Order: sequence, then structure tokens, then C-alpha cells
Amino acid sequence: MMIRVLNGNEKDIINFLKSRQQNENEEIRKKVWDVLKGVKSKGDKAVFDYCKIFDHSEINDKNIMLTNEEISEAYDKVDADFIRIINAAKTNIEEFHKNQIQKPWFMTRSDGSILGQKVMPLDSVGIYVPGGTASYPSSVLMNSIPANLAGVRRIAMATPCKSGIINPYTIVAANECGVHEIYKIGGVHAVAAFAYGTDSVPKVDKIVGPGNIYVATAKKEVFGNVDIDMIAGPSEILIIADENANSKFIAADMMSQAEHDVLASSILLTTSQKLIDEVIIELERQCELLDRKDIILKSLDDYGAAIKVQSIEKAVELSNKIAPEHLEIMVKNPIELLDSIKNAGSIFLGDYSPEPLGDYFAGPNHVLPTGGSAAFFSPLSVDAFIKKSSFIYYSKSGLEKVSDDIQSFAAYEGLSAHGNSIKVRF
Ligand SMILES: NC(=O)c1ccc[n+]([C@@H]2O[C@H](COP(=O)([O-])OP(=O)(O)OC[C@H]3O[C@@H](n4cnc5c(N)ncnc54)[C@H](O)[C@@H]3O)[C@@H](O)[C@H]2O)c1
Ligand SMILES: N[C@H](CO)Cc1c[nH]c[nH+]1
Ligand SMILES: [Zn+2]
Repeated sequence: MMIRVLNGNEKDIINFLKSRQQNENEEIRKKVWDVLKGVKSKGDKAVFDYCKIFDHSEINDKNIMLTNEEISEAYDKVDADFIRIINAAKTNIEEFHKNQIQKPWFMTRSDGSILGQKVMPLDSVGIYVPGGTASYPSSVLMNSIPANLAGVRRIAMATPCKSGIINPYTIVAANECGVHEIYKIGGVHAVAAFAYGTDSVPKVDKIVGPGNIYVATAKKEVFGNVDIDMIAGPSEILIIADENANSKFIAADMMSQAEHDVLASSILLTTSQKLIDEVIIELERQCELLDRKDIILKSLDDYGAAIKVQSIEKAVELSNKIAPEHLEIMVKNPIELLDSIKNAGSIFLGDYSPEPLGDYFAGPNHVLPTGGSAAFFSPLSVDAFIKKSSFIYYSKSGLEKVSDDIQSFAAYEGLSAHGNSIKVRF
């Protein structure tokens, strides 16, 4: 196992982290822009060509959107237990996200004026569901449940159709979650189609959802043409552990994220060299038993690290600088550390809250910021699917009372037309 062991020297750690600042990678940006420009200028034709190039699929204007018949066929291919499981997960995810629903509000003043805020759903969103090296029905749930709770009218989903096939579990999950349109397109060209619109894929107001480095970079580049939720790229896990932590659990959890992508990152921060040695042995042992061993080994080799620190406080300080997508805390009293965690997408406390519990089932969203962007982005939530308008009602007497102050304020700004708008009313 090639995981690097660092001794807590901040310079070494920063150099290691810099090696993964993929969002700034010029080569990827250039490739992404080639595809974005293609779709922007040639629309459907470019989308269909890229489906052939990247996913070996013959997509055209007749077959790009999944039909009801194809959805029924997908049900024939999935086992009944899958439907039970996703509905159990859906119940938990809905229960959690219902707490995020924001209510409109208003306030009044004694002069009779009324002020408030309306809350409205976005009209149309494009949800991206990855499907390159693995399939992600769970991401269908995480994207569509908060969109539905917000009341979005049009939920359009895009997912790669590899060699003409979309994973039936992804299709069934979409139907169970009330997705309105399913497009057989993935990667940068799917993001481009949602952002610019084509004859077959009407433009959306916002694109949400996770994806690989190409998808994440494409979303970043189209921001402004459409809104986006965040940068949710290749997965990450950081584990803070003390000397009592379980090496078997830690190795398993690190590899649960390493298996997503060769660009995924798994980092252990611990006070114990003994634990580091044991985790390395466990990584080597368990890796042999896992289907995606090759991806795991490459990911750990390039972006895995075990870092020995002097104290748990130092581990927290470093973790806050790194701002990981997922943070597991495996120390004696994990809840005591919660308050000191400032930057992390989702926090998993204790030995029995492993990261995959959050990926599939507990209820919080698994679409999370990566690449250090948890310092300023939040998990996907109902908030991503709403917008607000404020409103103002003043009576004549209410306005008259403040008219001099407003006219003076406008004069200080040198904007006499603003002052005039008040003046003409009296
Ligand atoms: N941050 C999160 O919330 C979160 C959640 C789930 C998954 N993920 C991440 O999503 C990603 C899923 O990746 P995936 O690849 O399996 O699926 P994906 O759907 O994100 O990407 C597959 C598509 O990428 C495009 N592509 C692949 N190689 C390319 C190349 N060389 N040039 C241009 N385009 C190319 C192709 O169009 C392909 O269909 C992983 O990185 C995983 O870690 C992140
Ligand atoms: N861990 C991923 C987010 O980085 C989400 C996921 C979906 N399926 C399995 N895992
Ligand atoms: Zn995962």
C-alpha cells in the first residue's frame, strides 16, 4: 500500500493537498470548454456526437429522453427489495429535509406599513446523476427529494447512457422520486445542454448534483448562465482518530471513498503512530477483498495520507484548513469536538456512524462540497431549490413621514431622480 505517511509538517501537508487542486487544472478546463463551446454553437448535434465519443451511445432527438415504456422495462429488471430499500431511504431523507423548508414571513409597523419575504420554488432544475465508473441511484434521491419538497415544477435529470444503457436502478429511483424528464446524456455535454438549452433539452434555471472532475468543472464554468449548487466533485474523507480508534473501521471507511474515483482523497489525522501502522495493514488486507481494488489503490497512492499530529486539537485545526467533504471523528468523546469543527460538508460522529450510512440512508444529503469548498459551500438542501422576493407596502402617510430623509439620502448619493420619485407624490 502506497499511502503516504506525513509527520504533521504543515508545508508537507500543504504540498500534498496542492497536488489535488484539480479545480484549477488548466488542461481539464480547456477540455471542458471545448465541449461547452461545441454544445453552445451546435446544440443537439454536438450533444449527440459527444454521446458517441464519450459514452459510445447512439443518441438522437427521438431517443434522448427516456419513454414511459423504457421506465416500465427498467422496473422489470430490478428486484422488489430494491424498491423497498429506496423507499425506506426516501422516508429518512424526506424527514430530514422537511426541516429545511422555509416559510414566507411578513412584519408590520405601527404606521401600517407591511414588509415581508415570499419564498418560491425554482421553476426548472437539472439534476446531474453520475454514471461513469459506477451507478448512483442514491444520488437520484439526494437531488430530487429536496427539489420536490421545494415544489420545483420541472425536475429534469441527466445521467450517462453507456453503450446505450442506463442503469435500471437509477431509472427506477428517478421514477419513485417523481423526476419529470430523464435524459440519456452525461458528462460535460449534459451540463452544457442544461445550461444553454438545445432543441431536445430545454434550458434549466439551475444545475445541481455531483460528478467527476469534468462534470464539476463544467458546472463551475457555466455558472452565471445558470445557477449551480456548489462544486461537488471527486469524493473525500478525512478521519480524526485518537489512539483508541479502531483501525479496521478506519481503513474500511477510507476505502469506501477511495473506490469512487482515482481522484478521490482519503486522509487520516491521528495522534497515534501505532494506529497508522495498523491502518496500513488493514488497508492492504481489506483492499484484496474489494471489487474496485484498482481504483482504490490508485486513489490511495495519489491522494491518500496518514498524518501524525501532536494533539487532537492540532488535528481539528488542520481539518478545518482542509475543509473535507466528509469528516469522521473517531475519538473517545466525538460529540465534544463538534463545536470546534468549522469547515466540513458532513460530520460523522463515533465508531457506528460510518460515511456510507450518510451516503445511503441516515437522511442528510450526500451531495457535498469538495476540494476545500466546504469552507464556503453547504450540503445540498431544500434551500438550493427556492428563491425569495421581498415585498414592501407603505401607505401615503407612512411614506410622507420618511420622505424628507429619503430625499436627503438620495441627494447625498447625487441621484436626484430618486429624490424626485418621492417628491412628486407630495
Ligand atoms: N461530492 C459529491 O457530493 C459526490 C457524490 C457522489 C459522487 N461523487 C463523485 O462523482 C463522480 C462520479 O464519477 P463518474 O466518472 O463515475 O461519473 P460521471 O457521470 O460524473 O462522469 C462520467 C462522464 O464523464 C465524462 N468523461 C469521462 N472521462 C472524460 C474525459 N477524459 N474527458 C471528458 N469527459 C470525460 C463522460 O462524458 C462520462 O460519461 C466521482 O468522482 C465521485 O467521487 C461526488
Ligand atoms: N460518497 C459519495 C459522495 O462523495 C456519495 C455516494 C453515493 N453512493 C455512494 N456514495
Ligand atoms: Zn460514497
